[in-house]
Amino acid sequence: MEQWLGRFVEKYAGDLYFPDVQITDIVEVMILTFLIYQVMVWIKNTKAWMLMKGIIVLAVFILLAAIFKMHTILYIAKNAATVMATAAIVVFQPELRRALEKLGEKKFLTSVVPFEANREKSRFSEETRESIIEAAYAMGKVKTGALIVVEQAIRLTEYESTGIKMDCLMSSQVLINIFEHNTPLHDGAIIVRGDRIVSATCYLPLTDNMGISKELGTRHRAAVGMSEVSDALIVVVSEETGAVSVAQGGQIFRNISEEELRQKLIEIQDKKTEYNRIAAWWKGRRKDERKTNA
Ligand SMILES: Nc1ncnc2c1ncn2[C@@H]1O[C@H](COP(=O)(O)OP(=O)(O)OP(=O)(O)O)[C@@H](O)[C@H]1O
Repeated sequence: MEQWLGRFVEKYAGDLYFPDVQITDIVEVMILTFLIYQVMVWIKNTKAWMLMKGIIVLAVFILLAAIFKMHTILYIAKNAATVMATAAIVVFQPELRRALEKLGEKKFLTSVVPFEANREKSRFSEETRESIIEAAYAMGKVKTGALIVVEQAIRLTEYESTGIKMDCLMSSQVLINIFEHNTPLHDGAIIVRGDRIVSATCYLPLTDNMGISKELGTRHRAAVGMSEVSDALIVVVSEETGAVSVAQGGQIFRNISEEELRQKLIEIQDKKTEYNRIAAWWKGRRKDERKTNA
């Protein structure tokens, strides 16, 4: 039996090539798996999915042309490839930019970049959080429409400049006043940076996501659109139903309760607290270093 097994292994496994696997190879495979997974998720969550489908159809078409030796089609496909790659970069520029921005958002980068320490100020307080909640539900009760963009790590300067600049400390009364019907500032969105309202009547990009309920109009589409191009959290109050919804990461969470909204806001506050912790840790480390060097 042993002999037979030995001959069997020799016969079938003798020609097999077993590479010498190092620890770096395993790490490399893990990194590649992670990157490919991230790219696939990105493709699925953006317009790139439509492009991917188009590429698959084109690839099948070209494959058929190759099988049936249709030389003219193959010639055109070969020459158009570079142009199409350039066109794809131009068409998907916002998505690509967003993907790169997302990379920059990762905590492992911010943790080693201490020069962003002044961003500490942009973290909002509990009072701001409660003011947003209080105002949102108060406006919902009387069916006053509102669109509140809470900025996070990505600066929304380009959207801020579409509105009227403000520098106003946040309070529920101010919010209610801004969105009051027939007042000069009620139209469009406000942008909240830290504990201040920095701009009102801002114009936000509309999403072209076909999956969003047809019941939702432009206010909600603007909220989703904004959440697709930034990491902001957007609170929407419907003028029609009074319902409070939140858009984040291209998704909309409709008709949420006061507690759910609080949780969402706490989540982004926590991110900030985490950043502060990292910054404090970094500062402490540098102080220690200076002490030991002295
Ligand atoms: N691109 C945009 N950026 C910012 N605000 C917008 C944008 N588009 C629409 N709005 C705001 O939404 C209002 C129109 O809301 P509309 O009724 O179309 O949306 P809706 O999603 O059905 O909301 P509602 O439930 O409040 O009616 C506008 O008056 C404006 O204040």
